[in-house]
Amino acid sequence: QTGTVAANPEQYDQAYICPVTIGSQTLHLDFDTGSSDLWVFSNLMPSSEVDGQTEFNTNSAGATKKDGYTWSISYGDGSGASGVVYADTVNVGGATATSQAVEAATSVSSEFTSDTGSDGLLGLAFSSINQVKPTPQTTFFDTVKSSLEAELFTADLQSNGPGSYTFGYIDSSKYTGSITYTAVDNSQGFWGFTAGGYTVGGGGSNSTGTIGSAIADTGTSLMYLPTAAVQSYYSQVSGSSYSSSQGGYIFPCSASLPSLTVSIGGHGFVVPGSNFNYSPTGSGNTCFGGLQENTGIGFTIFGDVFLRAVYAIFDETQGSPRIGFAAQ
Ligand SMILES: N#Cc1c(N)n[nH]c1N1CCCC1
Repeated sequence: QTGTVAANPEQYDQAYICPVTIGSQTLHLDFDTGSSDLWVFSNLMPSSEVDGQTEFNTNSAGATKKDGYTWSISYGDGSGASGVVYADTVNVGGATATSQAVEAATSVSSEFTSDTGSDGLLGLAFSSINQVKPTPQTTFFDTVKSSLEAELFTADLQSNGPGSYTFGYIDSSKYTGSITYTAVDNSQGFWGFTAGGYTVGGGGSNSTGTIGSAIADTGTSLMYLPTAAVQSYYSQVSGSSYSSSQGGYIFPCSASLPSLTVSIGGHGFVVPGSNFNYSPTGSGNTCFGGLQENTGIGFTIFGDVFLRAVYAIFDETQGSPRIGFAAQ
């Protein structure tokens, strides 16, 4: 089988939300290659924590409670959720898991309550970091992958308009040139890979170092690189500065932003300058940068700012996982 689903950006491309059918309900979930739990708003939650989101009905005929199973997850941004576990049919654009662990929230943090466009998350990292106790559950991809035409999924994220995820096949209309594959280190449960040198702007190679280990994370809005690369980038953005009050680099919204070329698997991938204007700060006609330092996170994250510039293939067809990137 295969699946194809639209990936709809929230405001400022903050996250990408996809329709998922669970039993007879359709919920809109944040597809996240940086985490491994499929969790949903549910009828078990206090109404004070729900602001218009669709609630998974745990009393529906097709939902089977997994007695004694619970989950609790917290994300790097301080948000979190917890609850109990059901099994139900989950259909993503035609790819169907007949018995998928659906983690029904009994409580969510305020960040999720106020994210009115999202009814929950669909994790696409590795099942080794699923947070269900006493037994971790498989991700949707792990549940269905043996039934897919090919054991892979792809992400085509767009700015300000629908992109798509596919399951089981590569859509050759989504990219130009060839796909460059590189090995994945999933020892931390993420789609980890090694990135090489970088060049700021179209000029000569002013890559002053290599980026090193990184993860591909659709659930992170921005791109977080080592300090040296970030300082090198903003040294070429006139009027830019680090704002402790905003918590990152900002610049005049009128600034001209250079591109950033990153070498992966020996191929240079160009992120256009426009990708690095994330959002207005709300003060002084300054804008918040889509590229920020990875200090404090502990690893380098190629989030949506980077992923919008490529077609990404999350591939387990070779036995060992690999990730592919192509220009789009
Ligand atoms: N922080 C964080 C984070 C991440 N690195 N990947 N996905 C994340 N979230 C998904 C929903 C909230 C945060």
